[in-house]
Amino acid sequence: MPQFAANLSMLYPEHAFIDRFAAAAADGFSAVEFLFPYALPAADLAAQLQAHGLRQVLFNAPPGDWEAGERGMACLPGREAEFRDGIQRALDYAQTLACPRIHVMAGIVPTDQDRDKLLPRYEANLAWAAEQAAAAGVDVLIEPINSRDMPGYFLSRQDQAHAIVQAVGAANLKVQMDLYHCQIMEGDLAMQLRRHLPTGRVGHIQIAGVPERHEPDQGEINYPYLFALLDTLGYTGHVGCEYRPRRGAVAGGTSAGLGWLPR
Ligand SMILES: O=C(O)[C@H](O)C(=O)CO
Ligand SMILES: [Mg+2]
Repeated sequence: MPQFAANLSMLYPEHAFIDRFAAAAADGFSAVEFLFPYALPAADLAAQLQAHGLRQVLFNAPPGDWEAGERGMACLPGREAEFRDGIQRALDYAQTLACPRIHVMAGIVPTDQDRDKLLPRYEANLAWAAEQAAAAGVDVLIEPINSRDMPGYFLSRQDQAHAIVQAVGAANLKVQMDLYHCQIMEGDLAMQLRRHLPTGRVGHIQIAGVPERHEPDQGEINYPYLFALLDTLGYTGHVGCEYRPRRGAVAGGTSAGLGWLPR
């Protein structure tokens, strides 16, 4: 059975972020992931990990101005300096948190730009990031995100991501395969896993129910079948639980929704 990581940016909304580590550990998680840790000192987060016996398995590099609608900078013209500063900041956090991988978001394709013309810049930025990360023993992940939730995002399909990983050719550049996004954009999840896992290019997997992005047992995907397939395919990484608990911020709502979690 795969190892599961609680995504603290989405789970446990009933708690302040810094208190979610304890809540996840109390529910039996041994690993966590989240989006952006930068509002808090890395040392404070590391102390939470240590206090609750948790491993950090993923977080995101700075995405640009999230509140202004930016969703990454790696494909954006003229943002190279900020992109590089962000990668360095992420690698500093990764060192303090002993986190082996970071998700580098691509960005929303500007309306006056042609996506294909941005590809060389995107790949060059990924190559630079992967080189910096390799020196720190960290993997860089790119994630196809569905175009319903994130219109205009640079990367939306698994084959796009795998072609970019192959083109860049860095051993530590991998794909973050979010089955929620993959189901929305492409479906055929079992065959997608059978096709892509044996390549060794999948660096992390995430799950959520489709279409509401609630618990994995709330929606159209047969996750028990896919968990068994992950074992059959020899996946030894973590599965990130990146969903919004159906009970929302109700006290105990996240824990009450964990009936799907294999124990
Ligand atoms: O939303 C997701 O699925 C991604 O994992 C992310 O990191 C930012 O949106
Ligand atoms: Mg995801």
